[in-house]
Amino acid sequence: MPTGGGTLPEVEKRTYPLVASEYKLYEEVGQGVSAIVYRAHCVTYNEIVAIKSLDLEKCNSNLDDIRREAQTMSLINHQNVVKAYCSFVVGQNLWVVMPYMAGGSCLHIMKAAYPDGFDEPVIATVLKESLKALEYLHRQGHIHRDVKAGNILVDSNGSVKLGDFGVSACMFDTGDRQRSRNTFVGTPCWMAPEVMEQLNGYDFKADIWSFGITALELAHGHAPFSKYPPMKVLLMTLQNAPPGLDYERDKKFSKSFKEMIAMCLVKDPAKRPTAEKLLRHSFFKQARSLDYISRHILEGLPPLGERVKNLKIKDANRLAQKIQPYDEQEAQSQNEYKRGVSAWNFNVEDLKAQAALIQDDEEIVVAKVLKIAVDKEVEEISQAPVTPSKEEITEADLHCLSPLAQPPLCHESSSDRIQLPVTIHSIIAETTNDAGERVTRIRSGPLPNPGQSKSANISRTAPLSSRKEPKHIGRFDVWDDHDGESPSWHGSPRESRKSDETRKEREDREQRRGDDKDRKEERDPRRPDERSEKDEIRRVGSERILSSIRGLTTLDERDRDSRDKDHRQGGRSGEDSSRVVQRERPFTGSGNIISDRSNFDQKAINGSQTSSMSRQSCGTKEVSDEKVKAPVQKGPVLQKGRFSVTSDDTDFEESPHLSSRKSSNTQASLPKSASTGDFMSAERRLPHTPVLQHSPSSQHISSTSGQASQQNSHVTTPIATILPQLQQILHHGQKQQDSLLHLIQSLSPQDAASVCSVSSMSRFSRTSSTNSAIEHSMEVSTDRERELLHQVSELQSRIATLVDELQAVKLRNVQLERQLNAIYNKEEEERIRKEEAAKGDR
Ligand SMILES: Nc1ncnc2c1ncn2[C@@H]1O[C@H](COP(=O)(O)OP(=O)(O)OP(=O)(O)O)[C@@H](O)[C@H]1O
Repeated sequence: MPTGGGTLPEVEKRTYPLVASEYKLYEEVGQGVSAIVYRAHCVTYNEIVAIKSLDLEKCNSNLDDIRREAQTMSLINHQNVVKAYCSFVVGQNLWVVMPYMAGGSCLHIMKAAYPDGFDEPVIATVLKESLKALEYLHRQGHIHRDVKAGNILVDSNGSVKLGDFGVSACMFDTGDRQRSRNTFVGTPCWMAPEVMEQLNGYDFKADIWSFGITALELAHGHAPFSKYPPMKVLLMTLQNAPPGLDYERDKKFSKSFKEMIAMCLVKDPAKRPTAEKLLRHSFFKQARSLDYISRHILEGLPPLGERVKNLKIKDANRLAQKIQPYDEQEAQSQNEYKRGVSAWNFNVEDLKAQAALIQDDEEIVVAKVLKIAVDKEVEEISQAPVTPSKEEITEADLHCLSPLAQPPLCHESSSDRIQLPVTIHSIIAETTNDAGERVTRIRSGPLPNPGQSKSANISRTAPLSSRKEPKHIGRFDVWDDHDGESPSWHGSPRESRKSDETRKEREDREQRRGDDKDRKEERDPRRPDERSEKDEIRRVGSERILSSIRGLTTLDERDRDSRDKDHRQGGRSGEDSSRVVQRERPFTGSGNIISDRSNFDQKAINGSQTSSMSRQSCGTKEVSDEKVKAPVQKGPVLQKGRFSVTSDDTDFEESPHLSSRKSSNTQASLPKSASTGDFMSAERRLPHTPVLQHSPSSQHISSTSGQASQQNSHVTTPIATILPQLQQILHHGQKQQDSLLHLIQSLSPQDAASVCSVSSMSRFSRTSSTNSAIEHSMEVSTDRERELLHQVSELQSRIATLVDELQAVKLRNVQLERQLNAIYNKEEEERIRKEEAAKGDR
């Protein structure tokens, strides 16, 4: 029967066949991002081998690069490195033939039988063997770049080899791997900070960091931060102190183990030891024989293929569970990790895409991780006395409020407000600020290439106020606005110079709504835009700040003023219109605005009457037009990710009327745009949104939109077409309200109360006869709610107790297991000692 690996010297001399027909593929024994590993039979030599099949279509590298890497891999000759026997292309796959490591990876072994990690002697043995491999590779000038338990393979005889050297790492490179050390390769949890930063490239010390993380992984059964999605891992690695063995929790581990890990996990690569030096650390003195490994961790394990299959089934079950989207994301990340599919294609575009997909909650966590005192900032800003000179909120201030903006940058100088817009799309960078402190921040712009990295550094440490270039933020291009060229969107003094007519209209509208609170705000001495933004910030909290600040880069204030004037005059010259277009900046958001504007202006030229209201509705119309026509894109294309600037938003922010309406109308109805997380004025969508007929607040909306639509009709829609629609909406809403009230009255008081609280019945305008019934129901609802809340908190505390109990039992089990192992180890040592003594006697 063929055995895995064979005797090394013999095998090394062999030339393995380069045709698929000479191999018989058996079961899958591992899976990577773009590779599947199979157990296989090499017919020629009647030997069991492993074949790693790489899907070339999923890879970035060209075939030559891959071939070169495979060749390098085949030249490697060390007992602790898995070498490639040969490689060849089969269809769209590259097959790499390697020795079969029957024990599988340490990760697989842990997942199957040691979920809480290995004992120290096992760890010392495995790590020592792996470190020998690293020492060899580094001596040969190679950086492994993906050291982790999933890549430490164990053979049935207990031999340990570092696998996955070369090919898979190069798969995610675009270029020569040895030279381009600025690529983002590896697996986030194991990735050294300098690899994440991509500032000055990295060297073999990156492997030492990963080695330290692997040590923790083997000790705990998982790597630090392994339950978090990649983006969070990056931020945590850069921002947090390096992980290590906990003094309390990891009591069972020796001091020398803790020390060894601490030596590896130093953020400054220069301070990490070389592999050679590390090998001399006292921790490795406890390393045992290979036989010890096979007896201790492989005995009793099912065959590798079976284990892999079981893990897959477990994963499938886990994923089949219904989980909240955020949990799902975490669970998936966890599962991928557990399954051993732990490499991430970490090219920059992917990172950006991941960032774009990051959930709201995730942002909050990320913000917390970064220790950004957003709330404090919000409080400070909202409480600060507002004087035009200092507290005026600038665009840059709001960027600083972004959950991902870094306080050190925001506060670098109180007088010189930092105007470095940052969004989550940016890449993280840790750098040195002017004060010489290391700060982690989100870097805007593409990763520097090696030649650029220095200058990039310089520009980062240069006074921020001197920066004027547009920031390429992920797929965004945002301009720093230092010279006041673009409007200070929030509360420029000019902003308050609105036409009396406009103000009057707005106040009238507010009065009609009877919203005392908002009316008070309207008379607030603060500028309306500034106020509305601040209120918005207070209201939605820090996680909404980013979305609130979208579309900040807008038109020159003078343009706005002159446009207002032009609109009031009923049109503008074509020259003006073109001037606006010329002012367009490579910030697609504003580009959209401008194209909207120019369209709008064009309409105005065409003789449409303009009023402030018609301007709004026209803006709305343009928004939808823009969606169909596709805006004129002069700058780079803007990805409509989570923080994208849509014409909806920009228009919304641009219009002073809409801004004020935003503050006054938030309670009424601000449906959330599904795609962007924006709050959009329902009124603006009315003519295009029949869905409002089903909105509980339709009545309110229709009453306000009625006015709007009447004025809209001057520009776009004839009133005759809107009125029946509005009537229909009113009628429909009334019918819905009646039937709901009818239903509530037929329910028991308690149920009615819950229905009321759930369906926000208070939003409906009510007749006086139904008011009292509902008010009564609302009172009951409070009691019921209280009772339910009480029950919920009781349940929560019971769950917490159960979890604690479970933890205690688990801990006890682990302790027992340890005790058993200790006894076993002792016996083993005794036996070895006796054997050695017997040998000595002889
Ligand atoms: N020679 C081998 N013998 C047995 N199992 C192997 C062998 N090589 C790889 N495996 C298993 O297959 C898994 C995936 O292989 P490998 O790591 O090389 O793929 P990859 O696509 O590079 O994945 P990653 O980048 O996540 O490490 C490994 O974790 C290991 O469990």
